[in-house]
Amino acid sequence: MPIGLNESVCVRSLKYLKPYLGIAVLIVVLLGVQAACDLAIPNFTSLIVDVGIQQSGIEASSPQEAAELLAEYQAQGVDTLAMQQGYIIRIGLQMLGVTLLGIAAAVGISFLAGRASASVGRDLRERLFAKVVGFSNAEVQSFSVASLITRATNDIQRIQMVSYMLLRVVIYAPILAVGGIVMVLQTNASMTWIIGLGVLVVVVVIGVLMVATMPRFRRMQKLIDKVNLISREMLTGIPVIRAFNRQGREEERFSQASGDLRDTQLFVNRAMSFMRPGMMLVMNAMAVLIVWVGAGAIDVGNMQTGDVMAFVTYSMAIVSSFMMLSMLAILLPRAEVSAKRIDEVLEADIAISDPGRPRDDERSLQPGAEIEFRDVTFAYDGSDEPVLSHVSFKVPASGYVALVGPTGSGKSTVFKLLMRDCDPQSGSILVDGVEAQSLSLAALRGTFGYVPQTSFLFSGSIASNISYGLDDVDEAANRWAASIAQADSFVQSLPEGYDSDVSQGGTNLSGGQRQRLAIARALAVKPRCFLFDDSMSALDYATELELRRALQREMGLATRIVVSSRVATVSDADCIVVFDEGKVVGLGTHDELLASCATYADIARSQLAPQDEEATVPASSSLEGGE
Ligand SMILES: Nc1ncnc2c1ncn2[C@@H]1O[C@H](COP(=O)(O)OP(=O)(O)OP(=O)(O)O)[C@@H](O)[C@H]1O
Repeated sequence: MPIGLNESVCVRSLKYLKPYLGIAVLIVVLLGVQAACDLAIPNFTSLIVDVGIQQSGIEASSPQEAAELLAEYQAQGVDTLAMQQGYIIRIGLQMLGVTLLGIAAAVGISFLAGRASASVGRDLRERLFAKVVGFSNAEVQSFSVASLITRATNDIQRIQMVSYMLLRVVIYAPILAVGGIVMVLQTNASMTWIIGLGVLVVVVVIGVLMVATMPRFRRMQKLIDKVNLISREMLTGIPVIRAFNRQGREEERFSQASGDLRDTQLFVNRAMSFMRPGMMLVMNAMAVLIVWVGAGAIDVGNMQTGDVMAFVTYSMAIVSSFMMLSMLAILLPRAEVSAKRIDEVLEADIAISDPGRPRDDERSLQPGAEIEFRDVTFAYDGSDEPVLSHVSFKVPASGYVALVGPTGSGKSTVFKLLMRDCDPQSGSILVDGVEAQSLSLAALRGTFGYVPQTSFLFSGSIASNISYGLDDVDEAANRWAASIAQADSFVQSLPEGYDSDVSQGGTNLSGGQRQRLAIARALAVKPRCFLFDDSMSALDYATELELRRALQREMGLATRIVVSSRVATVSDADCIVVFDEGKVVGLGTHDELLASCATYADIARSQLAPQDEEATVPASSSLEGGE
């Protein structure tokens, strides 16, 4: 269902409502019933007053004729009081029946409209979420996480409300207005100018309010984004804020944003608070005017009391229908802002997507994946400077390659390119002999067991986190993965073992525990290639050594690409690729690089105490702590 960004919110909302056409048709039918009932009520009132009370329940073409008939009935000894009561009760019961029918229709409309609009909200949230999950980092950053959250909540809520209003008001108000006008013309055409005047005043009042508040509405959404952004940052950064004693400054920053939002909301709400009393004033003034003019007409015998009463009610119905439409006119531009914000996300181009015809079958599927970077150059969006320049290296199937280099030299970016979080500007990346961009995203990403630099866990249990990449929680697989990742013993020591709770982000676990679980999660999917991004930094040397041995023993055939800042961790790699400022400046084994690559030798020297240096730098085995 493609929706153009320049379409009006009404058209968009109707498109969103398309899957609920059946419900919408039913609502239209019920609205017709409700309007007919609402329009019939004043007629009953008029009959009760004019015929039931004034003409003693005698249906005649004029009060004079009724008076004559009454005199005749009385002369014949007919019980006219019982006749009058009978008439009033009959009309009263009809009125009650019509009222109950109207109420039933109104309840049905509320129920159905609520259901359809809530479904529209759910559909939009699902589409938005599905879209955002496919976003690369650059796309998320272009919107900002806070704004994406506001769009998925506040903005969708507003569209939901407009869909509800569209279903209820847009159809009901015109039916009520047209029906009201027809009925009024039947009653007395000479007072219709009062209705015209009332409608004019309503439209002017609402127009003025709209002009005054509309620019603020647009600003309000942006301010909500800002408040969300600051709240998110503050809540995630609480430990740092406290550590640097910056509570005061952060509170000030927050209250500034929050104050701006309050001022805007206050202005809008104050302006809007005039709406209801203003409308009541117009309606009541109209009623007084009708009664005043109507009294004159009754006096000269042009109208009956019940007619005036019906006229008042029909006039109210007509004016309220215009009021409803005008209120919608105020709401629509607000919703327009929200609809545009939602569509910006839904219509955003996704840079990384599946190829038209994936070449998954052409891969040479060995137990370990073969990876190759061929002359790859890459710069992040909005930056002219490439982060990686002409990078070439090859990791044979089941090979073990380490990426080493100073901080910011582009090592993690290699992983982002491999998993197609972004694509290079030039050069090619081959996985099992096939261009990564020619593989389906599922096949490509399914090749890897990725352990990020910062271990992120999901809320749930330890078991659900370890088996995150699997369709089902498998206890045996969990224990197997956890024991290789050196996590089994600490998990077993917890009172609830593998069922222990993990809070959002894994904040109730230590950094080292989180890291081990993240490694276990990657192991559980039994990947053909591991990508470790400095992911053993929180482990002590002995544990790390145990982990590497277990990994070799259990998953020896899987390819390993390891980013590490510790030379000791990678000195046994088949090949070490040394990065510096995005370029490959060295390629070889630990010993070869110590002799040939100044950058690598510098890093190695900086990590070893002087007394160790002589003894250990030349010999890779001693760097591993005796492996
Ligand atoms: N999403 C991003 N947008 C823009 N620039 C980025 C982004 N991510 C990383 N960079 C930049 O790319 C460069 C390389 O970053 P990368 O994370 O690949 O380095 P690294 O070698 O892994 O560093 P470290 O060892 O500190 O993790 C850095 O200068 C960084 O500022």
